[in-house]
Order: sequence, then structure tokens, then C-alpha cells
Amino acid sequence: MKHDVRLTDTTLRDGSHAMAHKFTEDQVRAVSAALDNAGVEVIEVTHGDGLGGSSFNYGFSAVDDIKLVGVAAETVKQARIAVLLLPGLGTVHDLREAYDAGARVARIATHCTEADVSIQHFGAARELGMETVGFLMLSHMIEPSDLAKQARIMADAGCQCVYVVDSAGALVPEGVTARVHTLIDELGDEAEVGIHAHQNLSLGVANSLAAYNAGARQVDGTLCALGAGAGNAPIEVLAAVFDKVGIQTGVDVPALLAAAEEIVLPFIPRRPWAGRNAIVQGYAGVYSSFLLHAERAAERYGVPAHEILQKVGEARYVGGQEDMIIDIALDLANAH
Ligand SMILES: CC[C@H](O)CC(=O)C(=O)O
Ligand SMILES: [Mn+2]
Repeated sequence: MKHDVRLTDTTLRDGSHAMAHKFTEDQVRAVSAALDNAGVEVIEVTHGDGLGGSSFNYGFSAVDDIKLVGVAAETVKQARIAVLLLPGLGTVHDLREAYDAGARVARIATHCTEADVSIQHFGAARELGMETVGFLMLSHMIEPSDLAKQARIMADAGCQCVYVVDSAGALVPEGVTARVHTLIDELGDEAEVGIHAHQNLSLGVANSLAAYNAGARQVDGTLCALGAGAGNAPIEVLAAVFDKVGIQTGVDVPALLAAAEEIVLPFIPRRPWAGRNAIVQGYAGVYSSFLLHAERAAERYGVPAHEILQKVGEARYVGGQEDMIIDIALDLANAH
């Protein structure tokens, strides 16, 4: 049955950033069973940086991604398993392996100005018979009209839903509304529009609701907001808010509340929180997954993480430039 909006849970992918990519098989089994039981239709399972993300630059997974995809796929009864892939990090070969392990939704992510690098990956996913989603990361960095041109590239390549991805948690509701409207004007019936929001300015839920009101029909969230930066829009709150205003998600709200409180909360190292560092990320427009990298560099070089993140924002660094965080920390240490 088609609902007003489809919630996709990314606890087991974006939440991987907050877990330093150390999810165990038991955790994946428990979380995917609880989400499936609550009626969540799509559950994303991958290293935080997508297939192939397990590396020196991004941090090694405790358990191989493909293995975890297989565990989730064997666990669920109704949900479909999604994987994230950043072209250049993950390959078409990785996508085929994920498909063989049970993944049925391919989410291909690029920087918001680089949709052209996703073309062959959308083609390969469609050939495999997978549903496709495109992620335009750091969507706050460009104007809505430019974002719409990138969405067009993804849709022409076979993408069935293009997401406005607020990777830095930097957008306010007006910015979300403008981007969703402009993408819908561009794509019409050819592809849906989705929203992936972060909590750095505590606007993840408000931005998701604004996106729905502007016409977005797919919305991401995570249990306990587990995710990069101050975390993602908490899916249990999204479900409750949508239900309260009469928007059908098909999800059982009490079951999601129990999943957050009883399954996820007991094993997470810290509950994501919009503390000083994360707020600076939202304010200065810094990629959420840079938070732990900056905090590690801060400790190592004895400089404040929020100062590092402020400089990262001024330099407009994007995903893949994690090594520049060390350069900034060293410069700050010399200046101090
Ligand atoms: C590294 C991929 C990234 O975490 C994708 C995402 O969730 C975002 O940009 O917010
Ligand atoms: Mn994210």
C-alpha cells in the first residue's frame, strides 16, 4: 500500500559514523528486526561512507559491509535493504556484491555539483533491477536552480528519486522548501524528491516536514538520531510528528519508540547532541561526518575542535577532503 510519505531508516549507515563504523552482526540483526517489525519499508546498511568506505582515510568497519547487508536481508520480512555508494569509493563491482547479498535499493551519492560521476552507477543499478535514489550532498552549497540541473543529470541516468541532502545540517526550512520546489519543477513525474536532514541546528524534523509540505515524498531518519554531526532527523520523532499532523507513513509509532529506547540507546557510545562543535558545523556549513575527524585532530594537536570546524567551513571543504582537517589543526597549533 502506498502511503503519503516513505520513511527510509539509515541508522545502520549514517549511524555508522557515530559508531566509528563498528557495528556488529548482532546489532544489525536487532536494529533491522525492530525497524522491520515497526513497518519501516527501507533500511540502509553500509559503512558510513558507503560501499568501499572501510579504509585508512574514513576508518575501518568492524565487520565487512557485504556481510552486514546479508545479515539484515536475512532478518527482515517486509523491508527492503538499501546500500549507499559514493562513486570513486565504491564500484559497480561492490554494488553487484551488495545485490547478491540481498540489497534491493541503490542510493548513489555525489557532491552537489558532481552528479555526472553517478551516471554509470545508476545504469548498473537499474540493470540489476534495483530501485535507485540519488543523493546530492551538501545541497546548501549551491542555489536551488543549480541543484535542479544536477538532479536532472541523475534522473536522466535512471535515478528514481533525487534527495536534497543537508549533509551539514546547514539549511533552514525556507532553504529546504526552495530546493524541493525547484527540483519538483525540474523533474515533474520523472522522479520523486526526498530529504535527508541533519540536526546540527536542531532543524532536522522541521526541515523534513517543510520538505514534505513542499512535495518531497521520501524522508530519511535514524533511531535516536544516530548519525554524523549532531545526528540525523530522529525517525521515531519524524513518525510521531507526521502521524500527529495526519500524514500517513505506514509506520507503527510505539514500535519505533521502543526500538529507539530499548534497542539502540543501550549500545550507542553517546547520544548525538547539538553541542558547540556540531552547531558550528551547521552554522559554518561543514560536512557532518567531519565531526569525529576534527575532534580527533583537536585532541592530537591541542587545539579546539570548533575552531578547526570553523576554518573548514570558511575553506568550503567537501567530502573526500578529510586529510585537510589535519592541515588546519597544524596551522592552528602553530598559530596558538
Ligand atoms: C559520506 C556519505 C555521507 O555521509 C552521506 C550523507 O549521509 C550526507 O551527506 O549527509
Ligand atoms: Mn547524512
